[in-house]
Amino acid sequence: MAEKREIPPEVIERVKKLREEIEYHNYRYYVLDSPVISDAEYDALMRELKELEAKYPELVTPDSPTQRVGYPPAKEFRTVPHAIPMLSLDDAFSEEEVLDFDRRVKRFLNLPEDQDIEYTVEPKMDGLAVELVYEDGKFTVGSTRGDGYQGEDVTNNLKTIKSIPLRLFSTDGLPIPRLLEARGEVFMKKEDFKKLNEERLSRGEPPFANPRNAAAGSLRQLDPNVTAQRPLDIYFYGVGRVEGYEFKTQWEILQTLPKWGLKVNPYVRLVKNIREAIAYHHEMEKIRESLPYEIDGIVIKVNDLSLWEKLGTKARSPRYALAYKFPPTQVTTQVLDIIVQVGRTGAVTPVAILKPVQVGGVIVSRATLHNEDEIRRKDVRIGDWVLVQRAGEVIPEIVMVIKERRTGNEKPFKMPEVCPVCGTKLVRKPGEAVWRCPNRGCYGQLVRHILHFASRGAMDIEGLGTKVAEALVDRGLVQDVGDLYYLKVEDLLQLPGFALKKARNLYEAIQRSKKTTLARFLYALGIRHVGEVAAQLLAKHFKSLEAIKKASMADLLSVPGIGPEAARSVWEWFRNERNLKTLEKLLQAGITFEEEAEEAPAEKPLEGKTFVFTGALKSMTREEAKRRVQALGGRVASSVSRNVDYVVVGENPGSKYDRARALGLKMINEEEFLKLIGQKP
Ligand SMILES: NC(=O)c1ccc[n+]([C@@H]2O[C@H](COP(=O)([O-])OP(=O)(O)OC[C@H]3O[C@@H](n4cnc5c(N)ncnc54)[C@H](O)[C@@H]3O)[C@@H](O)[C@H]2O)c1
Ligand SMILES: [Zn+2]
Repeated sequence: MAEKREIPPEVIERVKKLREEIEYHNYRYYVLDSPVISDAEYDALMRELKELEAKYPELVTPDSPTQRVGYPPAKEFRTVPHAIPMLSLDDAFSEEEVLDFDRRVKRFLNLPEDQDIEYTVEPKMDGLAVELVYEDGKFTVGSTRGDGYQGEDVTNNLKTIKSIPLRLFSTDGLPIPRLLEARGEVFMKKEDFKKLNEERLSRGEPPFANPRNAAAGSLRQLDPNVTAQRPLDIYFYGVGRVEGYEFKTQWEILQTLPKWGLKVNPYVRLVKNIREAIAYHHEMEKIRESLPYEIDGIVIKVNDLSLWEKLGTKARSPRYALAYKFPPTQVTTQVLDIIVQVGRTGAVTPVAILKPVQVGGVIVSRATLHNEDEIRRKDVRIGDWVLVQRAGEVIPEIVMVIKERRTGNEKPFKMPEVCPVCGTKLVRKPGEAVWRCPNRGCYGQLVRHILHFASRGAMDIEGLGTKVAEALVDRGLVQDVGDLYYLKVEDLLQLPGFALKKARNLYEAIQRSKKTTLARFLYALGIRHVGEVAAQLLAKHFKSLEAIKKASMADLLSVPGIGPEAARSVWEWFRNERNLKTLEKLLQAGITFEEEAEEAPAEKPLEGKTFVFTGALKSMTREEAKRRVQALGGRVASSVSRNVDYVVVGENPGSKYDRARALGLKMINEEEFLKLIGQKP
């Protein structure tokens, strides 16, 4: 016999702690219908406990949450025993785990590995399980799952659900069983859930976290009149005891229940093997968003009921079924700040800046708050813990504040008085929920300024076109050009059509642009009457930003080529508080100025020579290379012709390369080019 192993005290302590915590969350979830953590977080606690119990089986006790289902019935309800326990389901999150399940089933049944097993596949409705007893076709008692062995009597509440027949009927001459315990899931449609939460919020009541809690909270009412006002529905998916009728397969159950008037989800299907079950999961995941109700995965069940008996059940779940879940859509996180953003119609909307969290493979770092009233209704404060929902491509939303986690240091949000983009005083029309910036050009001005700032002659940020600029402003990611340098890859990932590669490229292009010249930078600022030429003149004359900033009107007027309009405009620009703030942001981000290459060489060694570039250079941008050539007296052509003297071939050259080859032009690589322009490679 193996020697008795010492269990480390910290493991015992952790297991105890986990059980207490899970118990508390079970109570919040199953009894109060008001969880304070997301399902994903709850599942993580459960997983940790399961792993510890698997490692130290001595620690497993029958009352561990891993061995039990749900929660005992609340005292307020009459209890109803379940002759056949209503269990939970084992869950899987990956294909590998699903294949393991299939292998386990076969091993248990002594079947060869390569034999196919037939399964039913069904949407996993996100609601609460109930059992309805029909005696001689008449609905007599209905109950919740409770702890699996005893549920709560909710007969009268169930009777208020219109799609539940009070009497079974017979289609196709089908006999009515003497006894039928029909099992199904009561649920609330997404739209109805939203509406119900709106109503609750406007009455100052706490909202429900999700349609499942809303359905449970609505059905588990002591007063059936309350339930009657809640839009609930039901899909049946199984049976308990049946007398006077015999089922051989799960598929037969799913086909027969509707004939008695018990609704079954139309998406249920019979598949030949586990691979088809996995394919069904992917299919359902694709249409998940478009369904009017929430599903959190699919349920895979062995079809042959005689195998169910052989496979049997464990303490908490049967061996013949598996829940193959979808990635979670809800997380809890903290509100770090609330900012406001200006949309293209001038509407100013608040946005919550969140502590970044992963939801189903995506990092979420902000959520819309719609308007000031919404913040007040949901009572979202800076520092709050919130439940965040992300559905498909839609911008994440705050479902509710978890007030239980408040410390007292949370700060209420105050709508700013002026537009964060242009500084104009905001207005709100009577009866309207939104504040607006009355400056009609506000949004467009900002987008245009970003485009100008990023343009070739200015900061030369590749990949920052109109669509991107608009998306950056729409999402409140950029409120002045200074914000560009603080964007992280994860921020860019939120833009439409941005995957990792594209986001990284833009991020790097922005970072690269920090190395610039004073003239380009001055031009990029978008000061009125300061075009490329004026910017060069100013840079050449003053040599530093500090000097231009300090320059008096007289100083500015003394610069050759600078007229009175430009001089005034520059002087005013550097005396505007908002501009100085943007400037500070830019300099803080690490913008540096190099000497102007154009000034250095006196002679023009490349005089009369024409260059063409194809492919990317490693040491500089195309635009930089062009300026170097021009500064040395050369010319850069955009297309290949016989007049070209040098074809500079970079990485991944394009069609110009082939054409140059065909014409027999002189080709040089980057190294040779650098030598030509007098720069060591
Ligand atoms: N956030 C929290 O604090 C908290 C607390 C407790 C539990 N939970 C969540 O509740 C879940 C565990 O609850 P559970 O034990 O009810 O397990 P489950 O919901 O994962 O799976 C079992 C249930 O699936 C339902 N179901 C839907 N469609 C079905 C179908 N076609 N066939 C069979 N059953 C179907 C049934 O109601 C069944 O009881 C976990 O996801 C957990 O995250 C969360
Ligand atoms: Zn504005």
